[in-house]
Amino acid sequence: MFTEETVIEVRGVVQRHKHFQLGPVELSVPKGYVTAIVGPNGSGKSSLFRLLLDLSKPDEGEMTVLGERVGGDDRQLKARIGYVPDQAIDIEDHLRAEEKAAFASMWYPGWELNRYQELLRRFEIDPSIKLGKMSKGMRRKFDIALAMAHNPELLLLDEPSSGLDPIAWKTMIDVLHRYMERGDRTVLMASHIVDEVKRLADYIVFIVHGRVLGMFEKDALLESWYALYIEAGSMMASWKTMPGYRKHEQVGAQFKVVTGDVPEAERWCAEQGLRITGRQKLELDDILTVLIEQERLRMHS
Ligand SMILES: Nc1ncnc2c1ncn2[C@@H]1O[C@H](COP(=O)(O)OP(=O)(O)OP(=O)(O)O)[C@@H](O)[C@H]1O
Repeated sequence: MFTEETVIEVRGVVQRHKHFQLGPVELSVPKGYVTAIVGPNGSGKSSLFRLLLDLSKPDEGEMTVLGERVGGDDRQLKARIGYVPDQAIDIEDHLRAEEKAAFASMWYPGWELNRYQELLRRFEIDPSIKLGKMSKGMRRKFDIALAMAHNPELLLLDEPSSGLDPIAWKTMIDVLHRYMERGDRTVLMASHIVDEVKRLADYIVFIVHGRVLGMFEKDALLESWYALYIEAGSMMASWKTMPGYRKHEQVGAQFKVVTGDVPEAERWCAEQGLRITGRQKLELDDILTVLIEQERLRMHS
């Protein structure tokens, strides 16, 4: 799909749990862009992050991150990555933020004190507070600041805005936009927030029930998914042959047909002599809902 350089390659990765299987996952994350992983609760987003960081092992498959194979000696690799996990690490609760930062500054060769202090200031974090005494949002802000202070080549953010108030959220968006300005930095993030994905992401990966349903260029995706309202008339069209067909239902005297390829679908309607009475653009969460429905049908068929 991409001609660009990639920073993450996932090939045939499977991880099996008792009640859940992730994969087989195929994924290429392009360098210099923000890629958002979007999927419902329990779809495998955090599991994928943990695999990429070698915090858990796959049962099958191979992964490379920043050109290095995941699973080898990865000390140097981890120094090039910033990671915000889905949940803060409890065993660090007794540390003051400044103690944790001092530890990180020794560990990361790229640590920049000025950058760290600027992030603390922007996120209004008091570093003298113990991590366990921070509110959820404060802790999240600190984790983001810490993940970015060594100017990593790759940021892995697992629902970074979870717990952030609207002001902190805007700061995070701005901080991430600035981080991307250099052009050679890459973000892979999981998010449930439509507005966040719309503002930050260049590419969107949908994951449902452990299956990656494809990677889409955000603008193209949001331009091409529509619900078309079509006069039922006397003829019954074979909706499934409509380009980009996803689902249809009868709504009064009309059919509502969802397509992921609106220009071709409209051409098809004209050829079939079908009259379109209305068109409605689908939002990201509507698209995800349709994909989840389809995945459920596929699993039960
Ligand atoms: N160590 C484990 N043992 C057993 N099951 C696990 C383990 N880790 C994850 N799972 C299961 O894998 C599935 C995916 O979980 P995961 O945390 O990756 O989802 P998620 O997409 O990040 O969800 P959310 O949006 O709720 O954060 C869940 O059903 C979870 O119970």
